[in-house]
Amino acid sequence: MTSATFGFAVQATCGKARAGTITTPRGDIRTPAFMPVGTAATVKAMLPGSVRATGADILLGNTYHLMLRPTAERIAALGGLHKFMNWDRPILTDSGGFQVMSLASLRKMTEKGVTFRSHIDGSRHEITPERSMEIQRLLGSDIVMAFDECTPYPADEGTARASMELSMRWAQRSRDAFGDRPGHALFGIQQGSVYADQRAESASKLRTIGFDGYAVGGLAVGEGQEKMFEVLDYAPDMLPEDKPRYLMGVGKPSDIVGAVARGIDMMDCVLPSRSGRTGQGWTARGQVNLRNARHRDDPRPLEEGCTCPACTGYSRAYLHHVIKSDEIIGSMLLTWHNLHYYQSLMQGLRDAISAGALADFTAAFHANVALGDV
Ligand SMILES: CNc1nc2c(CC[C@H]3O[C@@H](OC)[C@H](O)[C@@H]3OC)c3nc(N)[nH]c(=O)c3cc2[nH]1
Ligand SMILES: [Zn+2]
Repeated sequence: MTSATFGFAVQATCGKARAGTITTPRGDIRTPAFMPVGTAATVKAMLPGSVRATGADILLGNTYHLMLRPTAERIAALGGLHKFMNWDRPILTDSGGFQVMSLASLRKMTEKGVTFRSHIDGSRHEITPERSMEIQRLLGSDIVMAFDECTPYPADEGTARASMELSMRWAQRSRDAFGDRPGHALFGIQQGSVYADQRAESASKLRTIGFDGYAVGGLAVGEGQEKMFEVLDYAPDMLPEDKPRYLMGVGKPSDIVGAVARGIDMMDCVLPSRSGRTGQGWTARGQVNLRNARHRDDPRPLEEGCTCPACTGYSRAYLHHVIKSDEIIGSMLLTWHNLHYYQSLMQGLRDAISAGALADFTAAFHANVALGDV
């Protein structure tokens, strides 16, 4: 199904959790949604068709990486990011601020934006709200993130406030520079660290500016799950109920279950793909380290009942062997399984919300993890 415009409709709720659909000209996104990370125009070790086969409706790209290499102008000249990476469904791109602060060197931040040196070749670059909007337009992404500063954690109240207020001024400039692009969405990003009053001020400012969706930023930055849930107990409620709520950078399976229960509709995380490349399998019974010698004679699949290629075609013994041998197929199979597991978890959450049974689903989720892998 496609729609000429960008829209969001909630079909069911269970407590604060919502099951819905985001409609875009490039296809629908079932929510709650997990969005695989495709930073440099690829979900590492996966073909786009494989990413779709795991159940993903949307994937992510990054302004910072793509502006440095191969550049947004080159991707635009080649027909845009969808054509370039052979993915014709929705793409969300981050605005660059987070990666600049975590990857670039010699950064200088002013009211205008951030100048920095590329972590690839040391060349000098600048990102401003206006330049970030231009890059994301050149890429052709369907959901554009406002240019913000992800406030580091921990931050005292004064530091957090200054950072949040800068991000809100940049949010206005992002909105002004984005212009009117039917079928494309601009999401604002709430900041305010772990301070409820600042989170409320940020949400109020974003509402006044007006966005197609709202992200909870500034979390999954080292605060830990307990503190993150403490903020999620109130922060999503401050954002407009009729728009998608996106929690950036989250997370491990138990983070996702808890965030959905607190009203989050969209999440992204490198964990399933990155950890797959290091031999970590994620299953309903918790994490399995395929590098561990206990698997070397085990003929069983990684996860009984899983229908992914890794579990239907191979034994744990084989996965252990190819991971230990650093064979490329090890990354392929573990990434595929992990993304398949994450999408199965999302489908389970969507079904549970629709059935009004999220509490039971959550209890069963934790009980299975507690059983542990055998
Ligand atoms: C991990 N924790 C975390 N990530 C975060 C990201 C990057 C997600 C982006 O990072 C890429 O993965 C490396 C993903 O592609 C995603 O792109 C949307 C954030 N981005 C912005 N603009 N503002 C935030 O407050 C923010 C907070 C985060 N917390
Ligand atoms: Zn599997």
